[in-house]
Amino acid sequence: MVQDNVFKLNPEFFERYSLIDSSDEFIDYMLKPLRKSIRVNTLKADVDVVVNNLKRNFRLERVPWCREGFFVEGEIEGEMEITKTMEHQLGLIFSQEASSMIPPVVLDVRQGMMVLDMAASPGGKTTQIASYMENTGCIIANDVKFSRVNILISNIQKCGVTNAIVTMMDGRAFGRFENTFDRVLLDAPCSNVGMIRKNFKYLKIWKQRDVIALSRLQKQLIRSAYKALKEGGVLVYSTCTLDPEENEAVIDSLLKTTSARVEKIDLPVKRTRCFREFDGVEFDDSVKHCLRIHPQDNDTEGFFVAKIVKEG
Ligand SMILES: C[S@@+](CC[C@H](N)C(=O)[O-])C[C@H]1O[C@@H](n2cnc3c(N)ncnc32)[C@H](O)[C@@H]1O
Repeated sequence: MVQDNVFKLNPEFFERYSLIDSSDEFIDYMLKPLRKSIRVNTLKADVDVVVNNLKRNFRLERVPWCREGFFVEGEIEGEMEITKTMEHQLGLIFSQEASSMIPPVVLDVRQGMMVLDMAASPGGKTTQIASYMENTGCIIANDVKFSRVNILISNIQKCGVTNAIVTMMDGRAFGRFENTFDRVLLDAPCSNVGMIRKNFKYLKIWKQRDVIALSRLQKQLIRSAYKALKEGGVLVYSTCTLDPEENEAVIDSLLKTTSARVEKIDLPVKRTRCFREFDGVEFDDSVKHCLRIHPQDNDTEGFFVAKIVKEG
């Protein structure tokens, strides 16, 4: 009954996604509220100290793929909420979805590196990267939208990040800074299907024609991201959506036009097989190394991550 009503919210969406995952589990998890999670900001605090304090009021379970990430249970609405704690107000913890902690882990940054975060707002991943770099080197944290840049600056300040420069450009413009960055993160604008568990508005507004427009933009952004990367550098592409047009097809477009190589992502995370072909289009065999996460795999948002190395 509940499912019937939800189907009516957007029949076009369910028709398309029956081609992507037709399991009952997929629909069940898609409609289930999302588990809350936080990341301890190691620029400001020690993981064990913060966790021990929070454990007085919440149940915390470690996120298997991120040392500083924890699922949070035991909130009491209006009384005891994680985002209302002193730790959250002071930037000792950051509210971040567990699967979205994966791209900065995969980016594998080192101290002193030059890093480009091409679509950075609200800054969950920028602040995570800064913590891994221990505020050394430099992160160019970019976003195209003025209103989003303000949120990005405020989160960077709150988290005590001092190695980031915020820019407001169309990410496609970075292509002219050829061979400049040791690492590039493209956490691309997408159709946000993974976020349906957070808010049904993402289900209501989903349109197939947006997927096609986004896929075109994502292919242009990834080409610029790859150009801006140094030889031997790592580019991580991620989305919180599951349409192959916005994921495998974007990686395939880069592989067909450059000497990029896709690397396997070795993390303790359950995954769904990547698409090797979709809608009659066959993808490069190495897209199988990307990470495709459906909501039922780890009880998280849906997510897609690719690790790309620029060959000399
Ligand atoms: C998925 S969100 C990024 C989330 C962010 N990386 C984080 O972890 O907090 C995608 C972002 O891309 C930005 N965006 C959209 N089109 C863009 C473009 N052409 N160039 C750069 N950023 C763009 C949006 O404003 C949005 O903030």
